[in-house]
Amino acid sequence: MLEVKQMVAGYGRLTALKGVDITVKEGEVVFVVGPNGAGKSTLLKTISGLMTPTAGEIRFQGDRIDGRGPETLCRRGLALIPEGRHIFKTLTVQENLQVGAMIRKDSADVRSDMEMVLDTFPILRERFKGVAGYLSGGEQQQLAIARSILQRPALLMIDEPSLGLAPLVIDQVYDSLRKLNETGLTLLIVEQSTGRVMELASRIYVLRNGKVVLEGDREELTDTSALDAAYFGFSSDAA
Ligand SMILES: Nc1ncnc2c1ncn2[C@@H]1O[C@H](COP(=O)(O)OP(=O)(O)OP(=O)(O)O)[C@@H](O)[C@H]1O
Repeated sequence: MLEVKQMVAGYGRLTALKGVDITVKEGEVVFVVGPNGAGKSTLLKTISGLMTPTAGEIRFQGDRIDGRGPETLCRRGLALIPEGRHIFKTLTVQENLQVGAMIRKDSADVRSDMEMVLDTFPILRERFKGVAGYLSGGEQQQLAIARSILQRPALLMIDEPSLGLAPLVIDQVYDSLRKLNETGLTLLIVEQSTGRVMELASRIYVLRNGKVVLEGDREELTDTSALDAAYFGFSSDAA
C-alpha cells in the first residue's frame, strides 16, 4: 500500500531523514519507534505531504505521491493524526466528527460510519453535544482517531497515540486501534517507546538519527533485546 524508498528530508541544512526505506502492506499495523529527534514525526509529515522530500520516492497504492500536497493526499485516502491530536477544542464532539467527514459526498454512508465510530468509542456518543476541549487527554485521542476514520482513509498514520496518557487509557486507545485494524484499516503508527508495540504490530522499524537501524516482523523480534539494542544504539550481544 505504501512504499517509501531512500527518502531524504529535513529542515534547511538539517537532514532529519537520511535515506529511509519503509513498506506498509494492506491490512498491516506498522510501527516506527525511536528516541527523541530520530525523525519519526518528519517521516509522517513527509508521507502526508506536509513536507517535500529532497530525494527518494514515495508510492501509495502504486502511484508516486512525493511532492503532492496534503489535501490531495487526504482525498486519496491518506490520513494523519499529528502529535498533540489537534482537535477543535471550542467545537462540540459532533462538530469535530462532522469536520472529519467534510471531504465526503456519500451522505448515507457517512451516517452509518458515524454510528460505527460512536459504537467503537462510546464515550463520544455520551459527550456528543459537549465541547471537545472539556474531554480528557485519552478522550481527545479517541476523538482524533474517530474524526480521521470518518475521512474513510485507506491508511491512517498516527504520531504518538499514547503520548501523555495513563496506562489504562493507552489500553483503551490500543484496543480501539486493534478493532479498527480488524475491520481492514491499515495503520502506520509512530511511538517513542517500544513498551507497547508488540501487542499490536505486524512489523516494526527502529529509526535512529534519521536512519532505519532495525526492521522485522513481530515474530522476528520476539527477543526484545535486539529491539532495545537498536533503539539505544548498542550491539545486541552486549544487551
Ligand atoms: N520545524 C523544525 N525546524 C528545524 N528542525 C526541526 C524541525 N522539526 C524537527 N526538527 C529537527 O529534525 C530532527 C527530527 O525531528 P522529529 O521531530 O522528526 O523527531 P522525532 O523522532 O519525531 O522526535 P520526538 O520523539 O522527540 O517527537 C530533530 O533533530 C529535530 O530537532
